[in-house]
Parts: sequence; C-alpha cells; structure tokens
Amino acid sequence: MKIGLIGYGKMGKAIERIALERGHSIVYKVDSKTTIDQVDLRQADVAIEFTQPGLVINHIETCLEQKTPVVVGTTGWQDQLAYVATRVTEKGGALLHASNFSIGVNILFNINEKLAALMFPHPEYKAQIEEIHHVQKLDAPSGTAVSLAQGIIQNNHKYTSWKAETSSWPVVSDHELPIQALREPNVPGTHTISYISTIDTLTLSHEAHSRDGFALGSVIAAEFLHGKKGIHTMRDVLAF
Ligand SMILES: NC(=O)C1=CN([C@@H]2O[C@H](COP(=O)(O)OP(=O)(O)OC[C@H]3O[C@@H](n4cnc5c(N)ncnc54)[C@H](OP(=O)(O)O)[C@@H]3O)[C@@H](O)[C@H]2O)C=CC1
Ligand SMILES: O=C(O)C1=N[C@H](C(=O)O)C[C@H](O)C1
Repeated sequence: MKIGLIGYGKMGKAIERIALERGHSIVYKVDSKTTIDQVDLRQADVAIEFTQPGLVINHIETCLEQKTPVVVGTTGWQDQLAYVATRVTEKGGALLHASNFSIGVNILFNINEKLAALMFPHPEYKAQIEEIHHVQKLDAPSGTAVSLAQGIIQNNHKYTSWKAETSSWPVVSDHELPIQALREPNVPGTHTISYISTIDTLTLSHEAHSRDGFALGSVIAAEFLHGKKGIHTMRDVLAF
C-alpha cells in the first residue's frame, strides 16, 4: 500500500519505519517545511496524520477535498468530532481516528468501561485519572485520558463530567472526575485509573515503553481503512 505521512515528527518517523517493515511504501512526508498545500495527497492510498491540534482540522478538510482516506492520530480536537463526522459524510470520505492506537490501551479502554459499570453501586470509591507524558506534548490532558474519562462517565452515572487538575488533587465535586496531567522528560505515555476508598485502592495502568505500539496500531488502522468509506475508530479495527 502507498502511505502518505502528514507529520514527520516523533510519530511520523516511527510510522515510516514500521510501515516499511510491513511492506508498504511512503510516497510523501508533510511537515512544517513541506506543507499540505504543496503535495498531491492522492498519490497515497491512505494518509496518516500526526501533527498538532491547531493543524489537524485543516489537514482533514484537505484530505476530504482530495478524496484521500486519512488515519488521524493527532489529539486535542475531540470537541470538533461531530463537525468532522458531518464533513466526512457530506464529502463521502474515509477517516479513522483514535486518541491512542496501541493495542494495549484499546484493551485498557474496554476494561475501563467494564470496571466503571462495576463500580457504580459502590460510591465509596472515588475515581481519578493520571497521565504522564514527555515535556514536548502540546495538549493536556492527553486524548487518551479524555477517552478514559468518557468511558467512565458513560458507564458510571455518578460522574457527569471530567475536570483537569493542575496542582495537588483532587479538588472536585462528587460528580466530577479529576484528571491530572504530568509532564516529565522522555515519557512516551503512561495512564492510570484509580478508584480510592478509605479501605483500599484499585488501579488500572498502561505504560508505553516506546512509540512503537502507537505507530504499529496506526499502520494496522491504515490497512483496515484502505478501500472503505465513512468514519471509523480502533474499535472497528479490533472488533471490540
Ligand atoms: N493517537 C495516538 O496513538 C498518538 C497520538 N499522538 C499525537 O500525535 C500528534 C503528533 O505527535 P508527535 O509526532 O509526537 O509530534 P511532533 O512534534 O514530534 O511532530 C509534529 C509534526 O507536525 C509537523 N508540523 C508542524 N507544523 C506543521 C505545518 N504547518 N504543516 C504540516 N506539518 C507541520 C512537524 O513538522 P517539523 O518536523 O518540520 O517540525 C512535525 O513533523 C500529537 O497531537 C500527539 O498528541 C502521539 C502519539 C500517539
Ligand atoms: O503526545 C503523545 O506523545 C501522545 N499522545 C496521545 C494522547 O494524547 O493520548 C497518545 C499517547 O499517550 C502519546
């Protein structure tokens, strides 16, 4: 398959290596010097977009205009998902998005939802989420942490919203789910969900050892999207 890279930073480079290992070719690389308007996106069967929150919507629009299926890994745009879904339908396009492409985190998403439902009858347990990432990360809290919070809110009606905590925590109402975002050098991504009571603490945690899991998942997602239309997620890829 011919893959186009929109974003050739930490993720774009990891995706290139894994795509080549899986027998694909890279037909273009978009970055801050070779921007999206300078490239014919249609050279690729599928484009893979990992750039920045402020760029991703324009990149999606350009892929839709040029009828190029796109896998979107950039985070920090969940509030515009409904708009993007409408645009994909209007343009008859193909888009697959995920806040986290690693298989391990997608299994964590599934367990997190089941645990949230199990915890609903036990309000003595207070839920909280912590995410740790490298210091270059532009968005906070991480897209993965927001997805985990949404999974809890949809399955445990004690919680109605999440709240980002910047200092010592949690300073929230009983219906708010606190998310603490920490930044430390060289951390690819660690997410922990804790349920804390006076008696005990139950934790679920995922620690990425490198970016390879995110990169592999995005290439598998591109293979899945090839030849399809509509809006998809990693749930469709993994058939959860
Ligand atoms: N869904 C998932 O599984 C994962 C998502 N992410 C998300 O992916 C995104 C990218 O992460 P990462 O690779 O670490 O970030 P980097 O900062 O390493 O890379 C960003 C890329 O965007 C490019 N860029 C900057 N300005 C422009 C522009 N005007 N036009 C086109 N490209 C531009 C940069 O170009 P240049 O190289 O020239 O500076 C660079 O190649 C983030 O939102 C992150 O949260 C990250 C990991 C996993
Ligand atoms: O910026 C990153 O690096 C990551 N971003 C994603 C997120 O915001 O959840 C996924 C992963 O944790 C790495």
